Amino acid sequence: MTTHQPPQQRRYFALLPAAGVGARMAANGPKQYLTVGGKPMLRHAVDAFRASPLVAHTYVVVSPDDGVIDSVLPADLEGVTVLRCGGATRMDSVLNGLRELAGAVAGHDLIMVHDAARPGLTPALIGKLIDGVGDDPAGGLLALPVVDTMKRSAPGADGISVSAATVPRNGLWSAQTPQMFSYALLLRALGSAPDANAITDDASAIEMLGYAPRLIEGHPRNLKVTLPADIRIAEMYLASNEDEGRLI
Ligand SMILES: Nc1ccn([C@@H]2O[C@H](COP(=O)(O)OP(=O)(O)OP(=O)(O)O)[C@@H](O)[C@H]2O)c(=O)n1
Ligand SMILES: C[C@](O)(CO)[C@H](O)COP(=O)(O)O
Repeated sequence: MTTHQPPQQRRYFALLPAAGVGARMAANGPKQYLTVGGKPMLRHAVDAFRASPLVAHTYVVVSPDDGVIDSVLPADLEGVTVLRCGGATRMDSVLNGLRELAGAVAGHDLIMVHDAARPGLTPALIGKLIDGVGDDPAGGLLALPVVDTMKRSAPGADGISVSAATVPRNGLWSAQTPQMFSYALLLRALGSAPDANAITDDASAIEMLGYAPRLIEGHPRNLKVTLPADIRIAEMYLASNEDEGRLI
């Protein structure tokens, strides 16, 4: 007699690595706490996940000695938990956060890892990723097809960089976040990654296991705020509510 197991109910969780120092921003503190669009940068992505009916809970990974987070995410903020387990690299922070979730999430639950430095995320983009990945065991990520011509640099005379080659851009995508994978697969991939410094995004660790995550078209508003000039761009998008379905 066959026993029909009910389909495993997948839940969706957000995990935001927010333990960086923002060296390239060169601000007087970690960039995730800079005021962007009227509130601390980190709060925009947290609020996008909290506004999504698809997301069960949001976890934010900060440095153990973070002295700001309590003023940005009050302890009674519904649907959010702060994990003080940030590490030396982004990958370490994500892996430490995943290990803290053992027992709180099931192996088949989906984890959306999202940079706290991407304030332009919206519930619509979260839903687009979830719909686009479906039940593909390889997971997926938001990304944008590259539109500029890509150059491979080489050191030139007097220390300037020169173009050594043009990298064919067809098939090249610029990875965004969230990057979404089952808890079990992501924990295994990051836990077996050879070198935390070689892993700049979660999907690369998944690819090392032989999986091909789906590329779901994101939006320019979902840029990573890395350099000072990025703040104005982010604020322009945060001030508008254009339809993310169209890349305008
Ligand atoms: N040890 C680290 C490094 C980065 N991050 C987080 O990973 C995301 C993407 O990293 P990035 O944009 O590089 O942020 P920083 O590392 O702070 O920036 P920089 O490289 O300029 O120092 C950010 O939300 C950052 O807070 C993290 O949680 N732990
Ligand atoms: C994860 C990421 O945002 C995908 O593009 C990117 O790799 C993060 O790089 P960073 O140097 O940690 O900002």
